[in-house]
Amino acid sequence: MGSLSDSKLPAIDFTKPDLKPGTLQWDSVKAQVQQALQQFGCFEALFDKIPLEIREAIFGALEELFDLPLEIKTLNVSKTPYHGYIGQHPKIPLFESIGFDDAHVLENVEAQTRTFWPQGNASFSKIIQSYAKELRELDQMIRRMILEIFQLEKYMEEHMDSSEYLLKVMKYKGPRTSEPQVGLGAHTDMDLVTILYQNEVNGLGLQSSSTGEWIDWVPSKDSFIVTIGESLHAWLNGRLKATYHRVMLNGDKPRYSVGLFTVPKAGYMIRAPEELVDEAHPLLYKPFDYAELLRFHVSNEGRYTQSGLKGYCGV
Ligand SMILES: O=C(O)CCC(=O)C(=O)O
Ligand SMILES: [Fe+2]
Repeated sequence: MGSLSDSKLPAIDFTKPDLKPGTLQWDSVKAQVQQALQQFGCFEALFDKIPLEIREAIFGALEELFDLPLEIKTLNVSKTPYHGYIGQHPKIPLFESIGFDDAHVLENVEAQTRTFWPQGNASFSKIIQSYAKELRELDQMIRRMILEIFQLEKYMEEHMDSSEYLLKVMKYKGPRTSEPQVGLGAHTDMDLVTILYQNEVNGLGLQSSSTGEWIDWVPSKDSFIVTIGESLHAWLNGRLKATYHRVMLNGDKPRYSVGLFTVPKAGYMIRAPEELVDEAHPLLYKPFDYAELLRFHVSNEGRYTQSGLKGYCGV
């Protein structure tokens, strides 16, 4: 396989209808995933299974949601830190986010939607649920490939069964400046994998894991960004790095984005498989629970500082 340019993220095509494990097609996409993760630690995924009308409608739905009064938005609370409403933070004044746990299940979204619209909002719930349900398939293909790359097939069922989904929707106010302002500072996510999508306002930057260079994401039609989180980095005993990323914005248009965060279930202990621990690769992290890691994180310097994983459970 040829080498990739260092300054543009590879776009990997997941749109083939017959992309099934065990096919040549699958192996070819998997090889591209492996190369992209080695070189960049993240990649662009082309995926067309979410109906266009849902993808077009989602940003209108987000506008409607974020236009609600603050006292309504703050009703979005969660027992897990960072899964509920975030906003009005002095360090990231442009940013707001709202979380939907297990958004691929319609009843869950409907219940959470009633927090914002007590009489319900059927079209909003349907858009959020369809989006999450279709994108889950992309996440599962990617994680299946990653486990195959590291020959961890025997953990497939446990890995899939021990994860769940948070759909986080985000708004960044336009800063009304020509110089880019920080929307969200450089950070890694604490989850397993994140898949990001945005409206027409660019601003997401990703740091290449091999060169350290920051690359601006300029999406094309059907494109999503896939990043690796600290929990997957830890479970793979460091074989993949968590992706540093940030959002910088200028102008006056708001940026809306949607993140599908694949998270380990609360209470599940993340423990690197013995196959990935040897003399050349000593164990990096003691077993930990993702929800407890987040609690540690909020109790200390906060999420948008450098990784709290080493401090929490580094060996
Ligand atoms: O808005 C984006 O594209 C990125 C959001 C993000 O990095 C996060 O919420 O962790
Ligand atoms: Fe992030």
